[in-house]
Amino acid sequence: MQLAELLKDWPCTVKGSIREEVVRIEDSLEAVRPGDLFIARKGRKHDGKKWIDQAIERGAKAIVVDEEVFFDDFICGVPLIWVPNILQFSAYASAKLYGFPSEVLKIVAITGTNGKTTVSHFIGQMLQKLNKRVLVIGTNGVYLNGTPFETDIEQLTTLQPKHLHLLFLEAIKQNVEYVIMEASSMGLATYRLDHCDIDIGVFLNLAEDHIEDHGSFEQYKLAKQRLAGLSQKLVLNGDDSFCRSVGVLTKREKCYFGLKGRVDVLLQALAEGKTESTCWVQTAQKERVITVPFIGDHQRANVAATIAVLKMLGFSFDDVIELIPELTLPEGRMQTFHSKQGYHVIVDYAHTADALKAVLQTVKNTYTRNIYVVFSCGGERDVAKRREMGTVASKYANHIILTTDNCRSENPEVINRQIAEGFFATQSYEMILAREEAIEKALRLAKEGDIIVIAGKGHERTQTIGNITTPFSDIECVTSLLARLDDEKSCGSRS
Ligand SMILES: CC(=O)N[C@H]1[C@@H](OP(=O)(O)OP(=O)(O)OC[C@H]2O[C@@H](n3ccc(=O)[nH]c3=O)[C@H](O)[C@@H]2O)O[C@H](CO)[C@@H](O)[C@@H]1O[C@H](C)C(=O)N[C@@H](C)C(=O)N[C@H](CCC(=O)O)C(=O)O
Ligand SMILES: Nc1ncnc2c1ncn2[C@@H]1O[C@H](COP(=O)(O)OP(=O)(O)OP(=O)(O)O)[C@@H](O)[C@H]1O
Repeated sequence: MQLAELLKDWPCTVKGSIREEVVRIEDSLEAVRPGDLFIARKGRKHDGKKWIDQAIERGAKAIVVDEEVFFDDFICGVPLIWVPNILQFSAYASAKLYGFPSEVLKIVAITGTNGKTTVSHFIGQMLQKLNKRVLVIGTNGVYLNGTPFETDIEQLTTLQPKHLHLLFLEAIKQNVEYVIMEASSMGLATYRLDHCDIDIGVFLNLAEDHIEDHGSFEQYKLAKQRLAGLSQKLVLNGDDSFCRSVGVLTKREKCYFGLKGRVDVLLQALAEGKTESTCWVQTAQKERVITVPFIGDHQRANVAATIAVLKMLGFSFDDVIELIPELTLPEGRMQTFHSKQGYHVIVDYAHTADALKAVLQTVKNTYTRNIYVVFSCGGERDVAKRREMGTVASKYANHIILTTDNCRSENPEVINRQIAEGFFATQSYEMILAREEAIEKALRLAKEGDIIVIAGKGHERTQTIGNITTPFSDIECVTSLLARLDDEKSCGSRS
């Protein structure tokens, strides 16, 4: 596309010819190809302007910068463009350069502190069963009709616009009709979803998380709230005060879902013996109580959100409800393993206090024996949540093993001491920093009927200590330990 066309509706100042053609947008020097428009932006760690000369050597056809002062002084051999907000411009230019492909797709974007991946996968599974082609994008990667879709793009929960709109184009080529994607607060705050034609925005819940990334809880809320302005219709959690406030602030068409909203509906369900597995979904027209195949209020809320989205996409309640028993949780969410010795191990991605509470409360309500919890917290982020997660774990666990979870440059012992500050005085716990050893210790302690919850890593396949990332998977670790320990036990009982 000619620069003249690309820039015509956006405020900018240009030095050089606007007749140049550009084919791609790129802000990473290493990925620049001939014909690219290079976005030389200043980030938290690097200033892209230092790469301008190298980007031109690699074939960049024009350069965009974000500082007027720099623009005035700098001369380069290709057109130089100054824009006031370079991130907003990147989102706009990516959408426009690739022909606004989101307009052709039906797009659902999901935000919330917890449950985004789960709900995206539930919606994806439902659509697939309704014979639709669907792309799911989020923390667990990109899936085309339930199968991992290989891409070499930077793996973020919410993709950067330069990748997102190209992926939409690819999806259209693959006859995809629906795209279900996670809208992270960071993605919304950095305008990654601007100029995306979002049909339905979903608000699941709000808890304190990522505060350090955003500067304050207020900023975090404002970032999430942006999704309402970017979406044509909304699906909102009626049990969550933040989600309700989003509903009050907008005139857009909306549908509420929840668990607690209608006491009379739940009493009716109780009379039918269904309270452990019911949720309600309310639209302007009607309300339904539905049976859900998972334990835990949080999973019922996730199913209710899914139904509400499908309803808003135009599918009939009856068709959707029939499919609920076939839903499965994504990898690393309440993934349960059963030992031959009669204890159970749950691997769960809970890495916020709210998520840990949801899981442990569910476990406590479901099983009556001892609960062991193995976890830690990530380094270099959200220090405040460490103590809170400690208190939550201490409320439910009989014994806690503190370990290591992507401590990055921090000392995991210090992180664990901060977690332990939240424990009740009588809490029984120990610290085993090597994660595999911590898991093995929990498995060796457990007796018949006990539950071990291994929280924090879920589907992840790596562990980052210092600046070294090595392969590590809780799922693989538990699978091989169970095989070994069950084997040891059966050999022991034979001898
Ligand atoms: C806060 C945030 O969005 N950070 C992303 C952002 O970093 P940044 O703006 O600080 O950029 P930078 O690293 O200083 O680099 C500046 C410029 O130099 C370029 N560069 C940089 C280094 C280099 O060697 N070569 C190069 O060309 C970069 O491409 C960029 O254009 O741009 C980088 C380059 O694309 C991303 O890697 C980085 O995401 C990092 C990995 C990250 O951790 N992001 C997290 C916070 C994030 O977005 N998470 C959410 C989920 C969390 C949630 O629920 O909110 C997500 O959606 O994934
Ligand atoms: N609706 C919910 N409310 C509270 N906790 C939940 C909910 N759904 C899932 N969880 C908990 O949060 C964990 C993460 O779930 P999921 O990956 O679906 O959330 P997410 O919002 O995508 O997380 P992230 O932003 O970190 O990728 C789950 O393993 C579970 O412990």
